[in-house]
Amino acid sequence: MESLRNLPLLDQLKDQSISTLVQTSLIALIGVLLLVKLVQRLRLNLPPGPLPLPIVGNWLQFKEGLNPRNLAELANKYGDVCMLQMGQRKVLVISSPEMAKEVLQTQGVEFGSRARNLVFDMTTGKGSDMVFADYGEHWRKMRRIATIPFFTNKVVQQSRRGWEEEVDLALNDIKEMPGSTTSGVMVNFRLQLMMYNIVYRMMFSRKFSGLHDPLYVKLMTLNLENNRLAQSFKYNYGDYVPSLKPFLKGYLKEVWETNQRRLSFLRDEFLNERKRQTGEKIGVDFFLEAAAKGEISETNVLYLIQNMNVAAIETTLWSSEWGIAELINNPQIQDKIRNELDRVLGKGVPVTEPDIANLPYLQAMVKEILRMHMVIPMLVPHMNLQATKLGKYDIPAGCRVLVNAWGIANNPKYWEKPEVFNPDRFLKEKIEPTGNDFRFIPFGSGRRSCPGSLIALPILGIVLGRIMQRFELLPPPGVDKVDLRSVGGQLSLVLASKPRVVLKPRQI
Ligand code: HEM
Repeated sequence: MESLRNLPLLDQLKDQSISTLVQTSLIALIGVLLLVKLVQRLRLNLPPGPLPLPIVGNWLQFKEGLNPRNLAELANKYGDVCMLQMGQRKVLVISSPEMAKEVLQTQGVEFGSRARNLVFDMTTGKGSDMVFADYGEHWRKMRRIATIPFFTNKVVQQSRRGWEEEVDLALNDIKEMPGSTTSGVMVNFRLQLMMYNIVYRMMFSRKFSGLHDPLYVKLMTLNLENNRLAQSFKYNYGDYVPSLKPFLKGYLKEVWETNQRRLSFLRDEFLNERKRQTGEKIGVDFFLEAAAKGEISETNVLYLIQNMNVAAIETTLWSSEWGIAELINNPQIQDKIRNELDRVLGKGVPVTEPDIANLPYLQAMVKEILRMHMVIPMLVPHMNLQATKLGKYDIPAGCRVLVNAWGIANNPKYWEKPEVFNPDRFLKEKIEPTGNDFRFIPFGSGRRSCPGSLIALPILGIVLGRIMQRFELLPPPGVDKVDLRSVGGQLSLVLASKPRVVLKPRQI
């Protein structure tokens, strides 16, 4: 101020006019840029969708979050390819088999990246893992490294006796639970332990001694906490409107700290412990070998472990829970499964993994569960890094792409009476869930499809098959049918209230 006052008047005027000129030019430049953007936008042929409001876009119309049902309604109104504007994020919604094929297969590279949100950015080190990595060299490497110890037929054959053993142990325990034959019991906790033991045996050659094993309790607590924070819709506002992100400071701090606690726990209690062991090479040894060669870092190893911990266990568990609930409500289907098992294997001969190929009705029942109750109903969000075309539409770069796999698999346009639980439909027509028929893609399809279907499908067959062989499932006394309502998260669709189950042992 002092120096300005000392300047001669002419110099002051000159300075002011220069600064006005700079300001005017800047405003003009911004104006031109905005205009260019507007013209570009108007020239784009974007997919149809509800009219977005300024700043919030369509967010207020979907306050409760995007879910497969409201997206199916959206498709009824606007078509199989539509666009939502959630705050500043563009969401592309795909709702037909043809368009799903285009996105997941034909243009699988273009749409092969992942759309993370604020929280998934934090819990995956901005895609340093496999599930949320952008399409490219890092993802390819992670997928290749995870394939040898987890996603081959050889691994299935090496591991399946362990799966069968864990299923039997769980069913023995459930049978002994007080009230299992009378008032009914909650089976989900014991089945959860079973899934953890199946996966942790494959990863670390270790298992938990029981529901009260302190290590198990700690792991469950950490997973539960991470899940609650990641699946909640509460943080969406900071994701849709980045200027609101500062209001999420407390939430994001909690996410960060919980995730760090889980990573340290997995590193200290499992990874470092495994390094001290010798013997046959399994699971994480292959990850560590890749890290020792410098292909990936040890942080990447931890993220891979975290991916398995989440992607493998919960999905398969939730599908089993849906299966049990549907079977309780459909005793005639229980009879059909038991008849097939008794006829093909003989009474009292427990179903094993290789038997499943000879049990078409059991397979059909598992498929029907996956069709009606897809636990990842809109797949894991895809993303296009570059602007591209989809049919006649222009798709701007960076869209969050939701393929409504549940919507397609439950649409009367493609399925007869889709609301009826009817495994027979899969006997009439041979449709596999592994991504070749885009009416039925519970595991996605193409490059980013679920590599774990190779494991999940036989495990579901063994779990539900052995339950049917050993028990008759009934609802708890006074209840006709168990409640099949679902509850959704950012990515998931699960049975809202886990039922009590009465298990009447079969006379063999
Ligand atoms: C019933 C059980 C399961 C279901 C329904 C399921 C479903 C899915 C779906 C829908 C995707 C996303 C596909 C896409 O975005 O296009 C996915 C990805 C994935 N799943 Fe599964 N999954 C199951 C079990 C498993 C198991 C047992 C494992 C591991 C052992 C696993 C590991 C993965 C991984 C690593 C990915 C990410 C793949 C990538 O991004 O390249 N899943 N799963």
